[in-house]
Amino acid sequence: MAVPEGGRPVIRAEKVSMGFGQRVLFRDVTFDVKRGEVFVILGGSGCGKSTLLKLMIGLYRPTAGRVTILGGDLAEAEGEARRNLLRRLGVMWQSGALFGSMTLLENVMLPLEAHTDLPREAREAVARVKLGLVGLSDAASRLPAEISGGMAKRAGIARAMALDPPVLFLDEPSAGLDPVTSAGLDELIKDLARDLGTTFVVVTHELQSILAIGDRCIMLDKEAQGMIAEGDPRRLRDEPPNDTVRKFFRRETA
Ligand SMILES: Nc1ncnc2c1ncn2[C@@H]1O[C@H](COP(=O)(O)OP(=O)(O)OP(=O)(O)O)[C@@H](O)[C@H]1O
Repeated sequence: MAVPEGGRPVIRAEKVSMGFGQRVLFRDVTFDVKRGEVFVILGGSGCGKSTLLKLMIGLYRPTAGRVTILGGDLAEAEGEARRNLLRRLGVMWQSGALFGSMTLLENVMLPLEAHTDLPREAREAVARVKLGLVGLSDAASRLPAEISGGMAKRAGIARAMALDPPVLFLDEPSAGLDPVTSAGLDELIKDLARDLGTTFVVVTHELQSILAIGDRCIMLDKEAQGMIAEGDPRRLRDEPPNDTVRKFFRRETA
């Protein structure tokens, strides 16, 4: 997938701070997401992982600092420039957020209807390719109520990929899945990252997933109100830089 920004990071967060009202969630968070990697945001409940994701896709503005994504700044971009940037970001929310009255195929066709002028047959063909990529070719005509939780996540990923975004954000992809289904989803994410060159930003606190898919991660911490670790998750597990990181990895593996 061609990303015109060349060797520049896909996402750059520079001294980003965020809070709501008087409450500070995190301060001075700085990191780069490189092209083609699976980047994981981890940390305990309420530390601000989802908020950081929302900052990256322009749903919130940071209280200080700056986030650039694909060379643009969503806190400043307006009109057509903002729309063009948003079009290049795929997001799968925790719930999967499929429309219950539509088949999986129709769900995946939705972004193509909203953002392209492709005729119906072409939209359908593209949507079928996306469903094929996530292993759901045989389920195209099913309704969300007729499929398992793991299939719903896959369909959510297919829909998020409809417009071939160079960056895909996944919010807690393993939430609500049994370990076997979750491991299957991890495999899919790794395959897509490798085969399509898509950059993934994944919010999760599932240790097995973090270790299975993460090329690099950052860890946020509620008490520290900021980022307390960055790097290869296997390295952080084996050589934790502080007690909080050690406890996070031990607690979950025990
Ligand atoms: N729009 C908002 N207005 C006010 N407070 C908010 C808003 N969004 C999130 N918060 C608060 O900020 C804190 C961090 O929320 P966030 O969802 O980012 O955490 P998280 O690390 O993703 O947590 P979890 O793992 O439990 O989903 C929470 O206490 C939440 O209640």
